[in-house]
Amino acid sequence: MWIFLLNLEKALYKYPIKTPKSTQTLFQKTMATKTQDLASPPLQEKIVIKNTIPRVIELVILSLLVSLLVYRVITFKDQDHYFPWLLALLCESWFTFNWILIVNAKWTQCMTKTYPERLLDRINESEFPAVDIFVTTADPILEPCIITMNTVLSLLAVDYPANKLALYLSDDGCSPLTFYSLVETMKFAKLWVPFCKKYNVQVRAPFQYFMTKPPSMEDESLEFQQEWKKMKNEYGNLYKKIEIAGQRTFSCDRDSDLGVFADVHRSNHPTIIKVVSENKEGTPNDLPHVIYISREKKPNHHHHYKAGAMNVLARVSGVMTNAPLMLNVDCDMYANNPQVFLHAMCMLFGFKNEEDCSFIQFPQAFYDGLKDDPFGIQMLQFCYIGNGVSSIQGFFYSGTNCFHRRKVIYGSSPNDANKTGNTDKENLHKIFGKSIEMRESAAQALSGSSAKIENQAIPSRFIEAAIKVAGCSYEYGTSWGKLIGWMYGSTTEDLLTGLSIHGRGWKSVFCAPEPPPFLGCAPTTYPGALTQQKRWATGLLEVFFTNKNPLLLTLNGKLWFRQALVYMWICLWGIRSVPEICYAVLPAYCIITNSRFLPKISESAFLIPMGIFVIYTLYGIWELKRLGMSLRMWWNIQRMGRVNAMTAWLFACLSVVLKLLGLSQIVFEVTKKDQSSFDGDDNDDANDGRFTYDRSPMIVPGVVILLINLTALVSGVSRLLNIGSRENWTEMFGLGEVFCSVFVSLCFWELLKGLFGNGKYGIPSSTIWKSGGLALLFVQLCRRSSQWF
Ligand SMILES: O=c1ccn([C@@H]2O[C@H](COP(=O)(O)OP(=O)(O)O[C@H]3O[C@H](CO)[C@@H](O)[C@H](O)[C@H]3O)[C@@H](O)[C@H]2O)c(=O)[nH]1
Ligand SMILES: [Mn+2]
Repeated sequence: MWIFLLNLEKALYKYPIKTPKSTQTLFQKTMATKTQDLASPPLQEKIVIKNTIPRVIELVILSLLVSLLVYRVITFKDQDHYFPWLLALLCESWFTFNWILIVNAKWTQCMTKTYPERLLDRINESEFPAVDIFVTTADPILEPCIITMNTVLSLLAVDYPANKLALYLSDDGCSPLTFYSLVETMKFAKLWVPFCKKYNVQVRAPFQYFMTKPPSMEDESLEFQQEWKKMKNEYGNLYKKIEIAGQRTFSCDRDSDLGVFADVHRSNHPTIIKVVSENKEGTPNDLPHVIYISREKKPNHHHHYKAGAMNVLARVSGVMTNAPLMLNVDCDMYANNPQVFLHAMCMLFGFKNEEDCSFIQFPQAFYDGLKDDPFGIQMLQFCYIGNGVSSIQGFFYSGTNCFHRRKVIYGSSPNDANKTGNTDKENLHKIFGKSIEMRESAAQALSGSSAKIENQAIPSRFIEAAIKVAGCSYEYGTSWGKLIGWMYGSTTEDLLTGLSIHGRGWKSVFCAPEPPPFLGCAPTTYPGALTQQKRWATGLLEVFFTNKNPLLLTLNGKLWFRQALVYMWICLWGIRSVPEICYAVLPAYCIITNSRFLPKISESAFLIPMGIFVIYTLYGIWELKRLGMSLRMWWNIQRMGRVNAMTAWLFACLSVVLKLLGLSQIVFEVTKKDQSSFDGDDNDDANDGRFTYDRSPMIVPGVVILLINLTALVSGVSRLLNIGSRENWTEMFGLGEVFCSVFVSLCFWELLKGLFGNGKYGIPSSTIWKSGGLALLFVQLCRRSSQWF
């Protein structure tokens, strides 16, 4: 679920922390981490980034936060109104705790660089390990097939021997359209892949490649020009075929290839596995194996969403090809850098100790990310956290763009890396389930041998075994989802799975080469963004309540303490909604009730909160400037950070509470991916990034907070107009409180516009009425309560 757009390394070179004499002073090149013999240059190296200035600033902020807490405790008894003071103390304690977690996460900074050009000097192509590629899709409407097919095409065309690859497409939508599209796509792939390799095409997802004309058609050979036109034509045909097929209802004639899809319902159907393309001769220049899977579904079985799909993929690929590496990509994440596999190999071969590299995570970046991140979802500001955690135990697993070692997913720990695996048959059946093929392949994977692929297994021979392991009752009584495979129990299965790997003592690596290895879609509408934010915060908080709680894993497992703190920071996102909301209504409460939660400006203690605000703000701007981002972007990230925390994260928190109470279940809501048209002319819509609203209750708390603060400001101003010149107006109510209230209102400015917007740009009136009622209730309660506290 982690999203990183920018390659920090590039950005830092461009915007150095201090004007360094040479970049060499900025990056102290450390010895290549445990790389091979000293004679040959390393395949990967770890670059430590000097971090003194940020550390100093962060410590200053921390000491100010602590001083504020101390000041509050000391002056508690002198207050006229205890309630706001106490509430502020509680909220600020949480913020201080959160800040400590952040400082820990960012304390040391490093990144890893790979040198794929050195790879072939060192390792023969025939020694490259086989890779099973998993692509998941769940819904042909929310995830248009053409997007998935572009992902498939880009992956089939990567620079890697094709006889070492098998691509498995998991379709949780059980859609004949997806299957049909895949079959048609494979016909096109027979032309497209050789074309890409012949001309060393850089972007191998056709929809992106044909979006822009090749820069200098005149310079290219006639042959290329002709082939280019032909290819564009062929892709256009594929596009149309899929589009037309999507518009009509499929007649799944029982005798045809689509016969298996007759009468299936997406949540009630048997397993469908079809080998769409097979590289029978095992030639490196042919196409990889391509297999379509739709796992069995029954209404009363829990399917565990993406995690369940990934486990089926692991098993099916286990019995069919059993490659020692698995690459996992979401349906919208096309491979943007054809060398991505070679970068991964640099990591794999670049570490002497297997333990240092359990999985290789590449960044999630977007091709359609909206300018300046209006919804605050691209998380670019977390680059520094990413580089920080990379220098502890390693980056989080982000659910997509990640190479896993099969044996790590199968539950092995670094110390039994050299053992031949537990080959006790009974035991293996208990863990991996009752299939003999599965047991054998698991034993093989755990022992580190890749015999099957070297025998050039032909997947279609194993269809029966594969259908068995894809059944929905196969996992009963096994360790899938608990000890092995992708972990169940959270909608952010990625973080939970990565956590369980780190908890066994493995380290992981993050690699951000240029150009970005994968590009995908980010939600392009506000409701879409809210849904995603809610799902993430929900899943993260769920992790906290599983037996993989980071604190438990440091105590009982091998999770490093500092790594556990970083996991804590991310898991507790949802909880933060509560102190954030309290803190956002405090200024309004104080203005309405004529009380205070900040020191008076005449007191010197006023400098503490002011200092925190000013330093924190300037520091935030500086951090983003170093990444090459605009001021506008900083403001969007900053305010949407507040808005998302108080809306989507609050609902996340509530859903976890309801789940813990056993009152409701949590579902994985797939985010909608926008389909770009073939000619790519629907871009640059002037309304891109404008806020739209649906009936979702998630924005209610946002509107309530906005209305409360506006009411407070209005009542403050009217009171000011009513006082005579005799009284000192600054004594009427705190300026600090007014400032905070204005700030909160500015953060919610988009919602204010939404109150007056029309059509989809307006907040539905039912939401406004509800929020208005709640805000009124709050104001009344404030007035009453001021007499009690
Ligand atoms: O029942 C399901 C639900 C989802 N998916 C797939 O899961 C992927 C991610 O879904 P998406 O709606 O795109 O969610 P995002 O929020 O964009 O995904 C991020 O966050 C998820 C966890 O919340 C991770 O699983 C993803 O890898 C990560 O990219 C897609 O390929 C879906 O097809 C399934 O296969 N089966
Ligand atoms: Mn996605």
